[in-house]
Amino acid sequence: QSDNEADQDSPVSRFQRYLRIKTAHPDPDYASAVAFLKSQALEIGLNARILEFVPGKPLLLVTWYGSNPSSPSILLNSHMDSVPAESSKWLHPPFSAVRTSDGRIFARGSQDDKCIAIQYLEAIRNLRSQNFVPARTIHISYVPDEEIGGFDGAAKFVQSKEFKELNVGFMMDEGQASPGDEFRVFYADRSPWGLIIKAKGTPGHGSRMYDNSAMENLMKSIEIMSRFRESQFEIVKAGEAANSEVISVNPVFVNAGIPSPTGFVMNMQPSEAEAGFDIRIPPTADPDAIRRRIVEEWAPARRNMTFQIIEKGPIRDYLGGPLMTMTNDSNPWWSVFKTAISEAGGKLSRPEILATTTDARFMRQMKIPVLGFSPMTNTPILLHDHNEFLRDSVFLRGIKVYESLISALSSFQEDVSSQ
Ligand SMILES: CSCC[C@H](NC=O)C(=O)O
Ligand SMILES: [Zn+2]
Ligand SMILES: [Zn+2]
Repeated sequence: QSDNEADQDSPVSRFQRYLRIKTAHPDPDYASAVAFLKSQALEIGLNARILEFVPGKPLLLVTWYGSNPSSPSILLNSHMDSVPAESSKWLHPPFSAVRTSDGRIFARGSQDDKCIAIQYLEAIRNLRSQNFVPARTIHISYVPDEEIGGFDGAAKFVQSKEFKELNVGFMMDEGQASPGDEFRVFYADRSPWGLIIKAKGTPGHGSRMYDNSAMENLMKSIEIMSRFRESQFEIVKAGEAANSEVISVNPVFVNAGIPSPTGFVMNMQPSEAEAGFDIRIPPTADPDAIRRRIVEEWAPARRNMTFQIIEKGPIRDYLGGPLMTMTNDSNPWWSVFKTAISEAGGKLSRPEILATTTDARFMRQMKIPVLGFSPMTNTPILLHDHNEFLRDSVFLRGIKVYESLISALSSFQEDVSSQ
């Protein structure tokens, strides 16, 4: 049951092999990841090709052709990259993929999101060995750079002619672990903005009291933004909304002062100061209202402030609608998804907005319905955390869930091309 069978060829050992590839930023080993996944795909009998929109950032596209190749296809997405890990703070080295005697597999990426990468392949391996024949074509995309925004990965992919040719009707992407025994599913992400506010002001001796110093101007903004943050957080604390349903505004850097060889000059008030914020906007919020708030309250010119919004991807679809996938009868894929989960013996909790951001936003921008889903129940949420792990039993059950999903989605006959 434990780790000494690591050399055996099994779904878990293949998962471990993938986990051992060092795909953490800032230097993810995409070449090894692509080589491994491609060899798996070929061994199963699938098609595999490598696309490279940006040199050094390959994307692997795996295809299982359906008997009905003109129907819109199913796309299963997984990013190959991982966030870094502080080795010294882990119980087991983050790229060892050690399996403990209780079945926990420790690795950076075990939840985010190398599990689904292998589960897609293992589910297809099993369906093929049962002689299942899909009607719709199924693609798996293994993309680079999700953790740093996806701009050289999924963003370029959706704009490509290769993507158009896939004729994707429905897509699945990563979700998040569920501590309880219901599976979680996500119909939207929050859209990320980076906001940098800059204050200018009157410089002067550190002992002087006067109005309109750069630090004073910046600190006023920070106070006002903290109050806004508090107001959003109170809604969450009162239980009126989930974390992912409000606008988060979190300070991530401040930069001011006049450097000296020993630190900062202490008796000079600087003429410039700036701060950076991570802002996440749920699809229900109005980005123009936030923009107005920034102009009028957070970085007003009257307080000698300027600002820069770094928009990290789309915030509306190409028709101007919110980036979300319907989870009601208007979306026929939703009922196929729901049924397939229950046929696999799973319970589903109420669809949620994801608090973080994934590549799904680029496909939702093209109006492709996307559900975020990672089949991990009874699992603590450890993405980006120390000691990220997944239980072998949870991993293996996930393969069964994808068998149910892939067979249902690929067999779904209704013509949805007019939707
Ligand atoms: C600028 S998009 C960044 C994407 C990243 N995704 C996962 O953590 C995130 O910060 O949510
Ligand atoms: Zn992820
Ligand atoms: Zn992540």
